[in-house]
Amino acid sequence: MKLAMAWVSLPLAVLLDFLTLRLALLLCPPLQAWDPLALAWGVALARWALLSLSAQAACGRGQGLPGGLRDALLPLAALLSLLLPSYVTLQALAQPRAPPSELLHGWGRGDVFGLTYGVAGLVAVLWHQLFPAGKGDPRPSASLGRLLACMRPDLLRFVAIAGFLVLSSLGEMAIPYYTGHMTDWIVSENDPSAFVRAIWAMSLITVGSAVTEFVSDCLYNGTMNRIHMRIQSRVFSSVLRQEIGFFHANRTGDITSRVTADTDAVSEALSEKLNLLMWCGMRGVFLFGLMVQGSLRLALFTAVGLPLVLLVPKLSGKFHQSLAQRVQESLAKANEVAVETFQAMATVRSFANEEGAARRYGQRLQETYWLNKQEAAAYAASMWTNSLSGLALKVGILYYGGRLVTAGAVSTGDLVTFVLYEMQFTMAVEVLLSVYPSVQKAMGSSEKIFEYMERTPQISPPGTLAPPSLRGHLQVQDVWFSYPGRDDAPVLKGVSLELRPGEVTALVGPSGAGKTSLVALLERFYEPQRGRLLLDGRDLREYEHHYLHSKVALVSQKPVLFARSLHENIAYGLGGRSRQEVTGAARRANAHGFIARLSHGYDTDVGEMGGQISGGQRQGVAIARALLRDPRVLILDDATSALDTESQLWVEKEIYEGAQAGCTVLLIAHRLSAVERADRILDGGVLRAPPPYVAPSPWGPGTGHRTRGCAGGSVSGQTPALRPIVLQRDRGPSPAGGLCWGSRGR
Ligand SMILES: Nc1ncnc2c1ncn2[C@@H]1O[C@H](COP(=O)(O)OP(=O)(O)OP(=O)(O)O)[C@@H](O)[C@H]1O
Repeated sequence: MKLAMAWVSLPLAVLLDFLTLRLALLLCPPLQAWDPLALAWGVALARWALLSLSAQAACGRGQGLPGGLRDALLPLAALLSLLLPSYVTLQALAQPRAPPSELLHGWGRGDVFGLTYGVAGLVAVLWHQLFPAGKGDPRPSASLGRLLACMRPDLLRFVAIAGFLVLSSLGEMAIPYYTGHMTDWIVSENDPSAFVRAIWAMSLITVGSAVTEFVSDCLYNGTMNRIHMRIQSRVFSSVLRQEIGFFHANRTGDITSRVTADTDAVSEALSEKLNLLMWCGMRGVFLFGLMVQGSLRLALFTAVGLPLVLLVPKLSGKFHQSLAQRVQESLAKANEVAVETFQAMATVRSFANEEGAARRYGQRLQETYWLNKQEAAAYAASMWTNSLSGLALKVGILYYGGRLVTAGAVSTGDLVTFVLYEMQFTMAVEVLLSVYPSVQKAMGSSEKIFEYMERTPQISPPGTLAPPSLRGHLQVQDVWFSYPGRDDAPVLKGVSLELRPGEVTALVGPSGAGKTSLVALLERFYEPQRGRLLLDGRDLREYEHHYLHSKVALVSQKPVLFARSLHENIAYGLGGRSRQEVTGAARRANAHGFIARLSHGYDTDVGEMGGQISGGQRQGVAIARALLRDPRVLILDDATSALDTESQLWVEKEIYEGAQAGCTVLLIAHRLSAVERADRILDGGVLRAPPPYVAPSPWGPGTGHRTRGCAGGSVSGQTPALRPIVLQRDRGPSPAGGLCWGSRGR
């Protein structure tokens, strides 16, 4: 019932609007003394108030109306009422000496009434097509408006481009204008010099128009290249800002595809298609204005026919857009298979599964192929319907124009001008319609880009704390942690422990105990759901990002190197470091020997993921990379397992000397034998044990310690601490904030 009322109230509002205008027309004689422009504005304002009230009423009852239509009613009311007086005012301002436009008195006429509704409908359809989500929609929807927002920094350039565009569009209007006038002169044959003048004027204006178009194109393409670069680097930077969990939840191929392929597609749409869209849009507006001036009835006919023509591509474009999105997704999946296969090429080879990998890739490509075929068909159908509807409009206008000519409603020259304007206008609309699906396709591609660009990392932003000296005292207090999306499977349950400066603390435990997860929290890859992580008594979140990672260095289980030289890998993230400094760090990690034996030494490229050196060598380089930072806290997560015995002893010596100099060291290992010299050994088994827990003793059965899920030796408060299992060496007071590894003479 509500729905029916809502739909009935709209035609009623239109009828009321029409009757009001007729009534105003009846009242007009007493208002003869008024200035016609003031009268037009007075009627327009009254009409605006009335239409706004009707729109409010329709919105109140219009729960059944589509959201887009409800949002559009008030702006439409303004457009319908103010269009005519704004147009005649602008015309009067632009040509003060010209005789007043016939439209000045046209507010009560049926054809002008129809024209305003036609234009308002046209604007509404265009708006709805270009900004389908509505202005206040907070979703990261792919809309032209959002892309335009990316262009804001180049606003001045766009103003210049718009200026050139206006000039070149106006120049183009000269040809039909002078052609029409020449026709009149030819027919009357009374002023041959005017004919020559017209030819000259037309030629000069056309050349001027071509020059401004050239400048505008150059400026536009240059600006668009800058925007492409900006979008791509903004997507890349916002991806880099995301928490580590994001990279686990999204496949590498998917992310790469968004940063490269999708931004390319969007950029192409912006640089080529949007240019065309603007070009045609601008000319369309000018042409339509001139058409109204030439023949109101023919312009009305065009305005009424055009919204119908625009509805067809909207329907076909929607289907095409959804297919384009699916093609992108399927391409990303195929990409993912390729990336995964290339990354694990050695594993693929060792299982002789090359055919299997090729088959899997082929299946994904087949899926993309089918979708591509469907997309191509949808594109062709959409193009076909566009051309057909454009043709129908053209034929209709020519037919109606011909009848007006025979009825003598327009002069021959004006008709020629109008037909030429109309042909250009139709062409502009046709191009708009043909370009629109491509822009829609880019909208589909841009959806994920904006999703990435606007995604807020699911981890608190880093603080600003960066004290000049740091002791490196780490405390983990009653920490509970589960990975994102696995809330029901906590990995760490009420863990408390302490890592003291000047001590080597070892954490030994079985696979899957949660040792690496604890390290991930210390590195702020994730945040615990409960509990606190303190560094020198301050929450880790308070520390500045670069500062924290220069003071807390991690050598992970499977260190990753980058496809660049050994020097660059060791100095990774530290900017220009001298060869001497890099060599010093490599010596301390016992990696210098093997590097020196390589033919290009420190300039040797290690290949993708460091695949061109051995696992042990990779670990050596990764240890050197950590030592070069001279960290106050060094975390080695099973980081020496692939080293040979000599290197292991060497690195061990280095670590213990670093600790003696006051640094904090956390050694993670599976076997006790690897950490026998540690000052304290914590049993990693307690990380996941639900309280109360009996820690299995590494020294044999029956010697475990009863704890409540606490792995640390000195945490006070409610949670009793697990006593260090073994070895408490007294090394005396440790220097606060001094150097551990970096500058000790060697
Ligand atoms: N990114 C992740 N997402 C979800 N669960 C994870 C993730 N990484 C690890 N886990 C789970 O967390 C638990 C602890 O893993 P973790 O890597 O911390 O163990 P670990 O003690 O370091 O083992 P290992 O000695 O084998 O390295 C495991 O059950 C593992 O399956």
